[in-house]
Amino acid sequence: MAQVVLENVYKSFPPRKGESVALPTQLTSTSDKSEEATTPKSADSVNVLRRINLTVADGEFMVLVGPSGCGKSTLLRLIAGLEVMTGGNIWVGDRLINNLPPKERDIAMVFQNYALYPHMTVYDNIAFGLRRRSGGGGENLSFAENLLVGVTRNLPKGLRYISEKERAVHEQVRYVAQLLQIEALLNRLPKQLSGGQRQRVALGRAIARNPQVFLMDEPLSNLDAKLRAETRAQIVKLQRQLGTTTIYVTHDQTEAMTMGDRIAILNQGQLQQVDRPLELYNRPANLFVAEFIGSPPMNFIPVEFHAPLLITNGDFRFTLPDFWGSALQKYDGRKLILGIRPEHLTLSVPATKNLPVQVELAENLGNDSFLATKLVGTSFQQAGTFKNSLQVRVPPERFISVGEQIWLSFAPEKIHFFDPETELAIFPKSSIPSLPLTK
Ligand SMILES: Nc1ncnc2c1ncn2[C@@H]1O[C@H](COP(=O)(O)OP(=O)(O)OP(=O)(O)O)[C@@H](O)[C@H]1O
Repeated sequence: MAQVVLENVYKSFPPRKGESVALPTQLTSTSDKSEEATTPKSADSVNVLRRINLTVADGEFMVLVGPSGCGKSTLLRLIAGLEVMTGGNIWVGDRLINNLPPKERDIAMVFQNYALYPHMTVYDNIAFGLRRRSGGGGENLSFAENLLVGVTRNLPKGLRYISEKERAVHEQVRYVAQLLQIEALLNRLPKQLSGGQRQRVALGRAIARNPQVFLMDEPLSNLDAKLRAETRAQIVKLQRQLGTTTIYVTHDQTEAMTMGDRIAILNQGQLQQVDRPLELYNRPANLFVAEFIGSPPMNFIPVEFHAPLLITNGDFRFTLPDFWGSALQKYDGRKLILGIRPEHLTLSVPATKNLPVQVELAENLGNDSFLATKLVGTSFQQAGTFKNSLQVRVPPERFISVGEQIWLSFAPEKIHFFDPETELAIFPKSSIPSLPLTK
């Protein structure tokens, strides 16, 4: 167990054949112009990861999340030593591991596709890394010796002869099998297992080695929804039990929100925000994080601020309380992006302080109901990314039909503001008392 420290880690790939070079240009909260200027680039390479600085505490469960292609797997592969860094340092505890080969890093990786040896039983898959580490066993045994170990393992007690090393391996495999409840599967081959069982074996193989760090690359994405939820809970429980520092990659935000002590959000090779799940939800640092965390995503509305009023080019006029007024002082007379989560919009009455919308789609899931609505009386032409629509979560018992016009209200302590140019969040100077406490 150890903390993992990434220091200015970056990675460039030469462009693939026929691929044009598109360097990400967007600046975010965690990068500044001076960093940008010092990020090594070359005209014929693509910077896939840019100046990643991240500390994962000893025993922490860190979830690394971001859209497809943002560099999550590359980052894990750099830590595992499966890919060579272009620059930067990686520390595990007090060891600088930059130049260590993967097997000397004391890191175990679990992959999405399980990566089990198809010709080995579950037992041998789990034992493989242990035998390799204890030296002289596993892959160094001849076929006949391996057969002997296999045969002796199945003999009744008393007739069995196994070496001390093999006995230690055996105990560890049994311990892990018990932990993961796969004892009954030990003699099966991977092809005789379900997806969920295979993933548990893959986890078992990682756990058996008792490494300092687990790296998990979307380990649940091949499982169906129910199994995913079960295995998710199991991984969290195991990680707590073992206390092993873990970096877990996913693009599934339910996994991110429920599994991690903290979440690191990556976009276009840059870290956007690293924080506890509820902190990310309550205080997203920029537009990207605000849209990425939360489902359905946060709604964005271009507005103008004329202290203390928020207005749109419709009739909407909303008086902001003082805690917002002081935070938004420098935006007086300027444009802002207002952010409101679907669950923070409530059905209300016609009034200029409420948003008029027309219902375009109503989805009642029984326990939850969502409306896709279109703003009435406004034509937002401020930026192409705004869809002029609002997603709303409403009580499922309330029947609302498509085409109906309704009014939506919101509480000022539940809204967010973003600078339209930098896309960074603007936070009130004093804390907002009614925000939920973070975990
Ligand atoms: N060997 C390579 N050569 C060139 N480009 C690569 C190579 N490996 C990855 N990339 C590029 O690096 C970027 C990041 O890839 P990576 O697999 O790390 O993303 P990811 O966030 O894990 O995506 P996903 O969620 O889809 O798995 C992608 O644009 C990818 O095309």
